[in-house]
Amino acid sequence: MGGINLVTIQDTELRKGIIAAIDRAKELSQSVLVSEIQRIEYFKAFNFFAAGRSRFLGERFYWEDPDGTMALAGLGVTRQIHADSAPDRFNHTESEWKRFIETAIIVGDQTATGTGPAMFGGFSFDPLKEKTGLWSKFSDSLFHIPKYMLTVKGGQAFLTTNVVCTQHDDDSLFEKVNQERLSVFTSAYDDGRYRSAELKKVEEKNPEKWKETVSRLVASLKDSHLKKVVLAREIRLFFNQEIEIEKVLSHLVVEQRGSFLFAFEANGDCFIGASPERLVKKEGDEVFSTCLAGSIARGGTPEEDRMLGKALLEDQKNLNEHQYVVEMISEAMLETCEKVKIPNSPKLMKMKYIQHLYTPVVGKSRAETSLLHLVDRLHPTPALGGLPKQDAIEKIREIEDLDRGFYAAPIGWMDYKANGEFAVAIRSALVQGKEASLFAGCGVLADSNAESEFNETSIKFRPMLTALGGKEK
Ligand SMILES: C=C(O[C@H]1C=CC=C(C(=O)O)[C@@H]1O)C(=O)O
Ligand SMILES: [Mg+2]
Repeated sequence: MGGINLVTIQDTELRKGIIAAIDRAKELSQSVLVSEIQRIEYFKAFNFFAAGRSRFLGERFYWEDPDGTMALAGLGVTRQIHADSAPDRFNHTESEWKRFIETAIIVGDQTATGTGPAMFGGFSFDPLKEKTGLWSKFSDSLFHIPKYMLTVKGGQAFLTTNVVCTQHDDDSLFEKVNQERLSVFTSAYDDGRYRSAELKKVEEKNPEKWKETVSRLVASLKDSHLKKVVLAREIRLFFNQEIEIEKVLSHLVVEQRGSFLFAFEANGDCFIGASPERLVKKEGDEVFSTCLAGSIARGGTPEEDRMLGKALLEDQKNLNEHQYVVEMISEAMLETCEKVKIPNSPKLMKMKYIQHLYTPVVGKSRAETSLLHLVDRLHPTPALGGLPKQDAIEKIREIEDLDRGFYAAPIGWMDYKANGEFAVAIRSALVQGKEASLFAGCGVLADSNAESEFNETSIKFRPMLTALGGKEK
């Protein structure tokens, strides 16, 4: 059992901030956010997430970037921003967020990115797709502003405390918040020894029908302006007891280094994954995106692994599959950024079970380009949708027998300085009590083969299947 060192948490400026926010709330006749940022003694974001179980289960989030430079863990929901089927959901989310932080009072150490008022969440893949009920806990755009957030950056830890004050509050609010905050810091966490649920059954709707859909699509792509469509499938897992998110996450933290790790608890369900794919990151005016498409298995020996990697780098189908993503992302970046840099040819990105073709993209954003504007412009890239974008989305809506929900869509965070990062939520699972749905897709082209696309998606299930306690195959 562990506990978090309390000595580092002191009554600093929060009390003063709360009093000022109540005054402002009275003046404006509306609620006002106060956000305090404290630099505290280092500890792991995972431990903070786990310590939040007793009080905030179902209202937590976790984020870690692939190079381990940044981790976030959020507890509780001080405000939710959501949009249901709004055609303008990216703009709507951005304007709601701006309205929320416009009047905020921010106190403490404001030097680090990803601290202070920040929202975490994501979007559904396609708000116009008919819904099945699977994703009823998630709206088409759903973001949480946590009550407490730990940010770990470059070995330093920051604690953010967010409190929404109304005109009817008084300074006793500080005592209430402080008590709750102390209780999080005195909560024990289990140092990684979490209960493992036993996998009882794996169900898949109709694999043969999925392959037929792929084959029909392949035939229809032969003389079509449609170049690529990504099709996905779902497997449903049944366990003997409730799945503990800490167990799954602690597996990912160890086994899926080099991925974006995310867990987003919303209304009791949890969307969790280990994605290799960045959609977009913005820090100041620097913008980073990633083209990731084209896949092959890892080898059993270093020699076989090298051979497979070489084969992937030379395979025309996979190179085309990748190139469509490069074309679309280049176009989007040139439209929104300056000084865009894109290498001419892809490199290999090797993950634990799979290798991909990978092309990084960087640029400098124009003044009017916001992070959510970039997300809007980029989603879905042809690594998740297809090319041309709109036709591919419509094709998926028509032929794919799946409610993607948040799968293959942007997931991430944005802070009050408009910095942030979104990954593409692939290699992911929707955890619902004793059950979970896993999703995996593949880029279908006119020269695709249904059987090998099926096999490719099977490999893509493995990170989450093993994290949930399924057998390694
Ligand atoms: C759609 C997925 O992967 C995408 C990302 C990388 C490689 C892909 C591919 O080779 O098909 C996919 O475009 C998924 O993992 O569900
Ligand atoms: Mg592929």
